[in-house]
Amino acid sequence: MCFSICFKHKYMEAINSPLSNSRLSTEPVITVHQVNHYFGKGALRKQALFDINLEIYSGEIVIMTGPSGSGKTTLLTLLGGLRSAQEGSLKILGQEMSGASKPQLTKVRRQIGYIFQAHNLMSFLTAKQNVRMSLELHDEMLNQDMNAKATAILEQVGLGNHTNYYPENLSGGQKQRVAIARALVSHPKIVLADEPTAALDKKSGRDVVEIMQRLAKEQGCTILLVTHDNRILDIADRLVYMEDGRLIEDDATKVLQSS
Ligand SMILES: Nc1ncnc2c1ncn2[C@@H]1O[C@H](COP(=O)(O)OP(=O)(O)OP(=O)(O)O)[C@@H](O)[C@H]1O
Repeated sequence: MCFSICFKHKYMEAINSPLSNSRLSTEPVITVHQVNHYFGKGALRKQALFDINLEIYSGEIVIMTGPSGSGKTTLLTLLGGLRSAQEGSLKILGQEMSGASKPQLTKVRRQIGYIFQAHNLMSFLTAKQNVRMSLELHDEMLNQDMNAKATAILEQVGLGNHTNYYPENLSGGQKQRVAIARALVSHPKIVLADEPTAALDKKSGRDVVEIMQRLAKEQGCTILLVTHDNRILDIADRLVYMEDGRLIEDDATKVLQSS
């Protein structure tokens, strides 16, 4: 009940936000058409996603919300190429993911930044080394000054004085900011974030999503963020809601298109 009321309240804030007018291009960067997904085999086979259709455009910040077990993470991992599509069509940055070869999947994954609830930083690397590691995956970066790039983005997330700190000496919010810097340093076209504020207190959670929002808008990158945290819904350009494996697209799309 509370979830529903709070959601509606935040939803209205989101569609009335000035950010709702942010750039929307006509070409979707993500197109999902009639996607179904199943877990398990034989008698244990269970359908987790039903007839999912979704289009996300360049530069949009889309927040996906919904009850636990509704299929949000399953859909997010499919969109990130972290799971193979079983039924339906899933196009990411023009590449059909269903039936794609390993090199094609790798190419798409390199254009996506991932941020998870657990920051997944390497404990034996400093903040700067963690960020740099993500650049090292990109051949075109190898002849560039990766240390300078890593330092610059850490400054942008407010960690200029912590570049040589190891994760164990950073707070939860600081670690998540390093994870954001790591996800965005290579200027990905898409960032997928799964519960990025779940382990953070109210202020740190807010700081983290505002940093994501600012960097994404500066870089023109698309964000799809899954959350239960209704305190951050107002950063979205559009909200979508999952229930029982089905995606309910809100009318915010129509509001945005007519604005
Ligand atoms: N690896 C798996 N094997 C079997 N069933 C799974 C697996 N992963 C997810 N499921 C099931 O698929 C459904 C959707 O799960 P999913 O994790 O995508 O939901 P969610 O909306 O992200 O939940 P939460 O908000 O709790 O993270 C649930 O019924 C879940 O039990």
